[in-house]
Amino acid sequence: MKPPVRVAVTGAAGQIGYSLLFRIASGAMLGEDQPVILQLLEITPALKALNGVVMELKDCAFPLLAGVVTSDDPKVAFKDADYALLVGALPRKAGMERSDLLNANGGIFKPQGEALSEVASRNVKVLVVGNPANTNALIALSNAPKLKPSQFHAMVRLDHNRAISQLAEKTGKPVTAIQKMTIWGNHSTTQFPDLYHATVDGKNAYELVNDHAWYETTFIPTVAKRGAAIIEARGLSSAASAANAAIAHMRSWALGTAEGDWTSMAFPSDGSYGVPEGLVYGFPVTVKNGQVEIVKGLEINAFSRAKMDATAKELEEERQAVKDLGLVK
Ligand SMILES: NC(=O)c1ccc[n+]([C@@H]2O[C@H](COP(=O)([O-])OP(=O)(O)OC[C@H]3O[C@@H](n4cnc5c(N)ncnc54)[C@H](O)[C@@H]3O)[C@@H](O)[C@H]2O)c1
Ligand SMILES: O=C(O)C[C@H](O)C(=O)O
Repeated sequence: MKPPVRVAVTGAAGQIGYSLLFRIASGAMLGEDQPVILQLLEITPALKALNGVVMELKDCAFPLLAGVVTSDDPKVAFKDADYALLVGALPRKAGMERSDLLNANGGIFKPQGEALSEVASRNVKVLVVGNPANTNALIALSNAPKLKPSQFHAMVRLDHNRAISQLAEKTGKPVTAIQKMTIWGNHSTTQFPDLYHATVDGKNAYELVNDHAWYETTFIPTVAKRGAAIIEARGLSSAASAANAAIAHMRSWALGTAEGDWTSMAFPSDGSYGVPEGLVYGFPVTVKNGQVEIVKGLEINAFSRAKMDATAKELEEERQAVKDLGLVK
């Protein structure tokens, strides 16, 4: 058996937490040979509910669960953490955009960035799920001077999986036939799900579908507005699919992407594809031995360029808004 790694999860008594913790403890995230110690952060009033979740975790008798810590102090929950999933934040309600949560949620990510910088493992991998995820990741990394900005990711994997599922339905193929999907930009309605480089059974997806109107007016809005559609239907924001995407993102980051395929991850831009430096932006990536590399050399046509610029512009506006709030210098 490998020595256990420490996995911090914030908002652990929430909806996503309830779908997430049991899968992490089962080995779905880091592999079935990797014991984990869960370090769970909640606000003080939710600690009682969190205790109930911990009782259930224990009742599963997971062979890989080597310990559980609970706290309302980020410096305790993040101590020596190798992985941190920052989920704890308000979800939006019907009629809101995710960016409407910046005022309420932005303030959570400054002290959490500071605490990670002070006490987490120097190699910690941080995934921000709480919305608006990209700009919350920017806040966290901007307040973590002792860690590298590239250690902070935001989640666009749910959008990525939604895009794969929609394309599979359209083409009548199984999801396993689909590779090289990309979500560029923000986890918001301006995101750009890119079919120009995706493949279905090795064939170019855009050419196979051969229907630009469907791509522009059905596929892109369906993927980009799926979160709102789920809130409308369930009365609550997505939880099991969000937890599943967080597991998949961390698994890809820790264990690598499949040969010949790539995935989508959002992290601070290095200027690739003309994306302004520092914006936490979704890119196509491969991962090998923990090293995340942006897929280089993809041809960007005028349609894609306009979409990629629009989502970057929205992220620049969000960056300005959190600068104005004093959360980012
Ligand atoms: N990036 C994505 O694809 C994606 C997908 C789904 C949901 N989300 C977002 O994830 C977040 C959580 O969603 P949920 O449905 O689990 O919400 P929820 O309200 O069920 O749970 C959130 C939990 O976070 C806790 N919390 C609040 N402030 C905290 C803090 N400072 N420290 C620690 N814990 C704190 C709350 O007590 C609550 O238990 C929301 O912001 C939601 O919009 C993101
Ligand atoms: O849409 C939301 O507010 C929740 C989440 O970001 C989602 O995409 O399902």
